[in-house]
Amino acid sequence: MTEENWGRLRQRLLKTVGQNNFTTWIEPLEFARVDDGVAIFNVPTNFMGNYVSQNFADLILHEFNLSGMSVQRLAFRVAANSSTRPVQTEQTAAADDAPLDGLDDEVLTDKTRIRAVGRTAPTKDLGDTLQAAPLDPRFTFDSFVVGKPNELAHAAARRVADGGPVTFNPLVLYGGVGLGKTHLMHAIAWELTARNPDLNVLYLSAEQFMYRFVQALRERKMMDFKHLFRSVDVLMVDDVQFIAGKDSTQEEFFHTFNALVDQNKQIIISADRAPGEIKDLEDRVRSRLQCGLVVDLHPTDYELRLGILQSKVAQQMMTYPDLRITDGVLEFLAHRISTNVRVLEGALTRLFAFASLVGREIDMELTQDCLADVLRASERKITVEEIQRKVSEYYNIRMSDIIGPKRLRSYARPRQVAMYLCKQLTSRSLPEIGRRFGGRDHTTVMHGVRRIEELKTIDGQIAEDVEMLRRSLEA
Ligand SMILES: Nc1ncnc2c1ncn2[C@@H]1O[C@H](COP(=O)(O)OP(=O)(O)OP(=O)(O)O)[C@@H](O)[C@H]1O
Repeated sequence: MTEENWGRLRQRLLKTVGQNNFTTWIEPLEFARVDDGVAIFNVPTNFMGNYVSQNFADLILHEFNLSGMSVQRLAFRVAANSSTRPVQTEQTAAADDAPLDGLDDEVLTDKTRIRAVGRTAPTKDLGDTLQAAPLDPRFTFDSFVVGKPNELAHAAARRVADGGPVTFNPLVLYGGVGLGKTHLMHAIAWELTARNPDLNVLYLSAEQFMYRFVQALRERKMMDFKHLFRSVDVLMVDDVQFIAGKDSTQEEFFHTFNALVDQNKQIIISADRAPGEIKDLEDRVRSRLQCGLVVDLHPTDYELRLGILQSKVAQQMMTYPDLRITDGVLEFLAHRISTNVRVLEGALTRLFAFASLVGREIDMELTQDCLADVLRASERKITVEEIQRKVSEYYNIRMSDIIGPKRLRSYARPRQVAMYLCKQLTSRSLPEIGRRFGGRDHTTVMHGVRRIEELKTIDGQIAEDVEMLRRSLEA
């Protein structure tokens, strides 16, 4: 059994257990080896090992046996340094491994698995050869939290969802993994069909587009394919970067695109980067994508993460009405967990499941215990030097003045701000920080940190300075 086999086996488990369970329980398992009929896994916590063993062991054993491995038992051991990998890594890996464009069987057998996962709403049938991907009922405008990083994308999505005359075509939403592109596309589709149930809205991923195209070619149903794609009122293609380098698919996409634009039908596209930056995308496709409205979803900031957490907690409370969450936990998570909302959600789901199983309230201790691996994986990498540099730029003084001995207020205050930020944003101890500030004593650092804490409550300017600096360091 190799890592690779385990990778495949995991993909099958993903299909069986669903995205949420997969992200929370299967994803963090690290396959070690099979020893005398026992499959051994590293797990981040004992709790996780127990939970998986009680709830998913039969399924995992079944999959092992299906793949021809003789495994009778699973064993879990807590690994000191295990870390979680977001599910997207797996999906991307599967996509990257796929053959490029072509009509071979592998495309037909392997490709469909990926995106259909976790979409539970009924499929809207558009005919024998073409089915829209199901829409996720959770991905609506109501459940989408708006903040600075996504407000433009949200506004553009809302405008399209109003269903008025087509003003920008296509709408291209782009941004990094897990920032809400699919969520917004589904929200548009829900809204449009709620306003007009007769509207033919087709949402599918770019790989499904390719799959359908290849299938139509193979079954000699290209006329049907063209007819069906050209008869939709709104076409949404998710993760368009997938077709880069796949020549015949790009060509067909290009023709479909033109035909729909000619008929003034709305097209909405998502991509993981700006069209201009997608490698191996044909120029003509690229320029078509650029001629509408291109908006990006920026990485989440602290406020948005906090807002999303609050909204997800409210949803979790419906499942676990008796659970209590103590003050400060959400703020802590919003600070510590990465910009990827999927990771944030997975962490919260696990936290609630854990707290409910052990019958405890969600406090800081439980959070750190249950999410040790996630917190480790997303540990911030801001360095003392970076902080010193940013602070000196901000106050327009030299870095040597921040570190050096000068006691003038115009140097001392920025120095204290820098010390405060080092304490907040790095895991350095006070003595370590002191050393990096020209060998100062830890009591000096402590005094500086306290002084800024005090000033933040009485001096609006200092509070604003600190906030601006924190944001730019975290960006
Ligand atoms: N602003 C938001 N408010 C509420 N939930 C959000 C928000 N942004 C993202 N999410 C949630 O985060 C998860 C990931 O979002 P989504 O699948 O839309 O990401 P994506 O940008 O399409 O990522 P990928 O590139 O991996 O496909 C979803 O469960 C989604 O509901």
